[in-house]
Amino acid sequence: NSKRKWSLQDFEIGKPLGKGKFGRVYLAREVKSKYIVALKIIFKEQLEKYRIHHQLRREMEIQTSLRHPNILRLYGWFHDSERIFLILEYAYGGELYNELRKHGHFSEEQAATYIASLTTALAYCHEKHVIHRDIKPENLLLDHEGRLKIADFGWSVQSRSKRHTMCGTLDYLAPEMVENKAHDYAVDNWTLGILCYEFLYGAPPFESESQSDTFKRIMKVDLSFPSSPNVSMEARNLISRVTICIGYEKSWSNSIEASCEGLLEKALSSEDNGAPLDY
Ligand SMILES: Cc1cc(Nc2nc(/C=C/c3ccccc3)nc3cc(N4CCN(C)CC4)ccc23)n[nH]1
Repeated sequence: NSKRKWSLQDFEIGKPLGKGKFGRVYLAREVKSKYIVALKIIFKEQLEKYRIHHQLRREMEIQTSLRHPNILRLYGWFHDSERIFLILEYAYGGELYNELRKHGHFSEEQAATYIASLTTALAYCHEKHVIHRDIKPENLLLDHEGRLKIADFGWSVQSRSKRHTMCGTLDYLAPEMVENKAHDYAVDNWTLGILCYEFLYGAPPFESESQSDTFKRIMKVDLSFPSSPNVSMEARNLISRVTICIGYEKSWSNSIEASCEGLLEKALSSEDNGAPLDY
């Protein structure tokens, strides 16, 4: 039950699962129930140093209140003199990011399954007025059935990717985020398009040598589709509709919107010929 007072004595700590920016995540077992969890250990002096205890508290309150099959549970937390311990659901399948690197890219069916899970999880978050803002492959885990779990608290673990921008890659930020504008739910929807692209092609659409090039490509919504791997027209339409429309809608003139409508007309008409969108 999430109301009881936990302490370190309640857990046997296992192997480290990963190292975050503010602490480590360990496999752990609750002694009485033998229930397997992941224990995220954060050092209080790190909180002071980076001045993020308010962010941590907000994220923990949000995470505790969320109950969704595709969002990793935060069962509770406790602290001692120098550390804060988060008792998290253990996802047995590991990081989705490693799956993507292992296979290069996902099949359309696999990508569609993951995007559908992300979509219902984000819709659930938006109903609860939670905007996630930080969805990226590094923050996605898989359970024992391969089901996707959003694992981040908006609480950045040191991004383990080889990507040039080690701390918080720009790749997934929508134009308004990149321009540091106030953003709303559309930011998460934009990210869905970016992830859909990355699941199908193996890399995000605006990845560039330098951060400034990524920035420029995001602002231009400079989206292009390589000829291989061969991705269906419906999938490319979906990505275009989700990114180009949101990208331009927020920060460009209505002339762009008109062409976006044209794109939408075309994409919707392609649906009319009975080619069902598989997402
Ligand atoms: C919070 C949490 C993690 C978690 N499960 C796992 N986390 C991480 C890596 C975690 C991590 C943490 C901080 C920074 C970077 C990575 N790696 C994992 C690797 C796993 N395996 C088992 C499956 N193998 C195919 C690959 C290695 C299983 C679960 C993992 N459940 N709940």
